[in-house]
Amino acid sequence: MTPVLRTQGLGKKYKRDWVLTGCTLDVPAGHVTGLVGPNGAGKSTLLNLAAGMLAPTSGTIEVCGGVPGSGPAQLSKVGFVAQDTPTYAGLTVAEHLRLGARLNQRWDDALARHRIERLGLDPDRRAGKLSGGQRAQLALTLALAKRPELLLLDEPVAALDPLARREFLQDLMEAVAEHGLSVVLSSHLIGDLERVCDHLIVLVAARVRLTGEVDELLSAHHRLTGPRRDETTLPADQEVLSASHTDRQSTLVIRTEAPILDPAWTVGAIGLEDLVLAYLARPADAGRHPALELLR
Ligand SMILES: Nc1ncnc2c1ncn2[C@@H]1O[C@H](COP(=O)(O)OP(=O)(O)OP(=O)(O)O)[C@@H](O)[C@H]1O
Repeated sequence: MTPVLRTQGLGKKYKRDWVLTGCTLDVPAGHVTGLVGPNGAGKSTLLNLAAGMLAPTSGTIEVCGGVPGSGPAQLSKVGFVAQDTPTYAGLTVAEHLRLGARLNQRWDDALARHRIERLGLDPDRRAGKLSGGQRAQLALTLALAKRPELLLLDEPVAALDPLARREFLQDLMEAVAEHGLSVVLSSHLIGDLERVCDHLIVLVAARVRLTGEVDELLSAHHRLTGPRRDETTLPADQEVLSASHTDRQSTLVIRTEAPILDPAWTVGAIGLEDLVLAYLARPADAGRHPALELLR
């Protein structure tokens, strides 16, 4: 299946700083892809490039088979909710819906009205007078009702309360199941991503550190616990991502496609949060083995 988003050697530079570099990835259609990384890693930059709000400095990016932002047909395929969930402060909620209907050919008015009603947003209230979370909900409603092929969401749930967050993620999953929507969603809330994402991109310091299907990534990573041991003695096909040691015991997170044959290790599965943290904690230029860390 043709990817909904494809980048090759994509880079973005501000003055002398590369804030995204060598980014090569495919995002599959019809799935929810989580985009994670520390502050300043380049997540918003990647999403803005995909939305056509920024132009690349190097490399290529293709979204829904076209160049981002290249014309009305392309714009209608992509929905984007930027990090600050922009709305028009002087327009009412109802006016936003009318604007959405005018500007978008595939506008789903029933969905928009139903959502606004369910959220209890007053149609006559100006967006500038909504709370941060309510404004985010309005922006997300506009993006969903546009019925794009690809929805790009930059930390969409950050301002929502826990119940609203759960309901929004549910709405998102329904749109994926019913309309084949593709979503790329950046978030620092790994628990949320765990519930909705089946693909993952980890960006660290302007580079893609890890990308793939969540289940495959999880099954290639393991937690090893056993008698204290220097991790540099592990087989070459076991990449050590993190290591901690007490006087007697070592705990490692490793990546390997091969079976782990050493009987000294107790092998455990890791969850998405531990997987992501292992990559975030490890500098991109760390050698195959991180420095020995002693925990007492
Ligand atoms: N207009 C700009 N001019 C110069 N540097 C910029 C500009 N916009 C972003 N940057 C820099 O680009 C880098 C990546 O920023 P970006 O917003 O993409 O990170 P992020 O991963 O989305 O971070 P966060 O999790 O904090 O939202 C940062 O170092 C930031 O300072």
